[in-house]
Order: sequence, then C-alpha cells, then structure tokens
Amino acid sequence: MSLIQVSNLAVQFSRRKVLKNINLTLEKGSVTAIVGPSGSGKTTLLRTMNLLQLPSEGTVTVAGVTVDAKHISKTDVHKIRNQSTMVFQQFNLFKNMTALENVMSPLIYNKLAGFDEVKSTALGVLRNFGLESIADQYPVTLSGGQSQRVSIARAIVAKPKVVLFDEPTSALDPEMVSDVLTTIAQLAQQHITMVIVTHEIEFARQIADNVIFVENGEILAQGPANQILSTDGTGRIADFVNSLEKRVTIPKTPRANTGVVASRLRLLQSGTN
Ligand SMILES: Nc1ncnc2c1ncn2[C@@H]1O[C@H](COP(=O)(O)OP(=O)(O)OP(=O)(O)O)[C@@H](O)[C@H]1O
Repeated sequence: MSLIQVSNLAVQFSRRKVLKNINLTLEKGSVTAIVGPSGSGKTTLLRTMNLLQLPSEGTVTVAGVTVDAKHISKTDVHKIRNQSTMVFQQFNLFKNMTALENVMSPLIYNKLAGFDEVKSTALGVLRNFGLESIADQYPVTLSGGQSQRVSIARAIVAKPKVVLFDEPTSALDPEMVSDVLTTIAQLAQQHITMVIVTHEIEFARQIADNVIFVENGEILAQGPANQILSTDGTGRIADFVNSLEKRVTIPKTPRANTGVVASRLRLLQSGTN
C-alpha cells in the first residue's frame, strides 16, 4: 500500500528550479534512502514530503491526503505535517527541556494522553534506546550521539506514519555514528516507514529497501538498494557510489534487543491509541 506519492513535483526558489519532474511512490513500512551529490536537492525533496517546503508544481500525497501546488489548502498541509516527523542534522532538541521532557513534548503538544501516561510512555522509549540514565539531563550535557538518539526517540514517540531523516549522522563525531545508525536500523526492523537522506552508502545498502538517486534536481534513478548502490556498474551513479564508499558497521549485538524494542513499541502503540 502506498503511503507517500509525489507526482510531477517541482520546487522553485526565486527563478531557479531546484527540483523538477519528481515522481515517486513509497510503500507503507518501507525504508527509502535518498542519495546524491551535495546541492542536488535531497533535503529539499525530503522537506516537500511533509510540506516544510511547499511545491511550486505537482502534488504530494501522504496517507491519502493530497496537496496540489495549484491550490494549497492550509488544512491539508497541517494534516500532512501531523502524519510525519523530521529528524534533523543538528538534532533541534529544545534546550530548556530535559531529554525526557523533549521526548514527552509531542505527546503533550498533541494532547495524546494524561501527564503520567505521557511520562511513562516517553520513559519507555528512552529505556528502549538505552537512554534512561540521561533522562533528566539537559541537551547541553549530552554528546552528539545521545542528542541525536533523543531526537529520534522524540520523533517516534507519537507514532507518526513516516519519519524523515535529514543526514542524521553528518554532524556527529565518527565514533558516535554507529550508535545512531544502529538505532535507525532497529526502527527499520519495526517496519516504521522511513525516508533517510544520507551519505552513508553502506548503511543505506544495509537497511534501505529502495534508493532514490538525485542529481541536479531530478531523480536520475530509483529502485532496489542493492541495484542502485552497486559498485560494479559504470556511469554516473557507480562513480558517485564508489567515491563515497566507506565501511560503516552496524554492531550485531543490539539485534538481540530488537525483540524488546519491538514489543515495547507495540505496547506503546496499543497503550496510547
Ligand atoms: N531556502 C532556499 N532558498 C534558496 N535556495 C535554496 C534554499 N534551500 C535550498 N536551496 C538551494 O537548492 C539546492 C538544493 O539544496 P538541498 O539542500 O536540497 O541540496 P542537498 O542535495 O540536500 O545538498 P547537501 O547534500 O549539501 O545537503 C541548492 O543549490 C541550494 O543552495
């Protein structure tokens, strides 16, 4: 079942089209990686998927709600934004709130439960991420990796239909990248629909079902990750992939926790719905 559909989309800044002729369909439960050279339009494409960036042509449909560039309805934009959350490069945690309060914030904002239930739900997600011990710390005291994992916890706590990641590891010190990628890989195993802009090619190969390659504002290719990200081919995409090729290992051990994470998420989902 398709969850996101983008048709004939274009985005223009001043007189410059930075995205054009974009057509894509993303299935519910799938993981999609968006890759491509710097400045090609990856982040802009991601931002149009929850209408943080409005299209200048075409349509965006998320979970059955369609926004058409020709007549943008504020109500529909709001509906689509409510279906998705974004994880940013720079974490964007609320600095005046503890880690726990940050994770509680979407549930409180959307009035999804009473205070005690919100608190135990948020604590449960932090526990699943191995972050319970830093629950009462403020963002300034957290490492980059911890901050990004708190921001991922905040992104999933209210069970959005899709989570959009904008280069989630690019602001991290190298030794913290693996922890964050492991957290995202665990979510992928829960079949949470995710779209990830990333330069981590090996990671994309390991967790993505589909890859979209963007260049000069257009989709040059899209398809199964192992096909698009193959190093064997020739041509523009293979050259790009080979230029980024580097090893990112997702540790095997956290997989043992995956069942726990899965059952916790199911509990959370049944508990607050
Ligand atoms: N708000 C804006 N106003 C004007 N131009 C913009 C705006 N946002 C992005 N652009 C331009 O649109 C183009 C695509 O930018 P975008 O950030 O989507 O690329 P990207 O592929 O994500 O790049 P990177 O990998 O470097 O983050 C760039 O040329 C950028 O300068």
